[in-house]
Amino acid sequence: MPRFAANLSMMFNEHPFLDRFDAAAKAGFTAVEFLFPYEHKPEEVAQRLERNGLKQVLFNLPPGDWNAGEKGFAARPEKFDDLRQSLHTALPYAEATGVRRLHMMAGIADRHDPKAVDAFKKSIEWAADFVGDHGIDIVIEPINGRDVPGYFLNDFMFARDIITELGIPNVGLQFDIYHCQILHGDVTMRLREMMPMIGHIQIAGVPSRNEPAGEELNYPFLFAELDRLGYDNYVGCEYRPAGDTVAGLGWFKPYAGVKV
Ligand SMILES: O=C(O)C(=O)[C@@H](O)CO
Ligand SMILES: [Mg+2]
Repeated sequence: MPRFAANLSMMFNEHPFLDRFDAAAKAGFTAVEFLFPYEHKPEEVAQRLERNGLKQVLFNLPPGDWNAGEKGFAARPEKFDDLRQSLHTALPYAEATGVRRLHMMAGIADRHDPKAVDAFKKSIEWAADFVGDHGIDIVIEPINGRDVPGYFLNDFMFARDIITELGIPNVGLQFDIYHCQILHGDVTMRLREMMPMIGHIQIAGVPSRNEPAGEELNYPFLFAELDRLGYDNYVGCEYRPAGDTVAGLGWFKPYAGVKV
């Protein structure tokens, strides 16, 4: 049975960020993920995890000026110093929370520009080497162009090929089923093919990005497929609740309280 991590950037927005940990645990989650913890001290985040018995399964490296449209640096050759700095900023949070996976965003760049491709590979190599001694993996995530126009990594097969080419043990694919369905469809076959390189999975309803229930995708089938494929990490609930977070957790009831 899959284990689910609440995404605290999207869920439990009824509460201030640090109080979302308490709300997630109360609702039956045993793990959390979020985009960015950087407005809070590492020890504050760690304390919320500890007092709720929660596991931190993922967060993102600092992406630059998010509100100005920056979405990471990895494929931007002129931003390599920022990329390195983002790893130095994230590391104390990784150490405090015990997280084992960091999402490195590629940024806004042209996937067909060889300079961007080279920069992306160089960033992956540098980041994986930097966190490798700490037992941490780097994951990269294809994102659909409707949500993030111009995003460099907008193709699952391209991501697969880069991961294969580099062959770095602590680099994996962040397989967000929501993005896969929008970009390509054929989700089950792509999960089957890419499972050996998948480091993290996320879910949301398509097309709404609300609860993973009742729209274009048959999530109960996909959850059973993850079991058949032996996926044994957490599944991140990266969706925007349509209304009150807890009121929308009907889909989660059979899975509440399950730990890895
Ligand atoms: O948008 C997504 O999907 C994510 O997983 C984020 O980490 C990046 O915006
Ligand atoms: Mg995602």
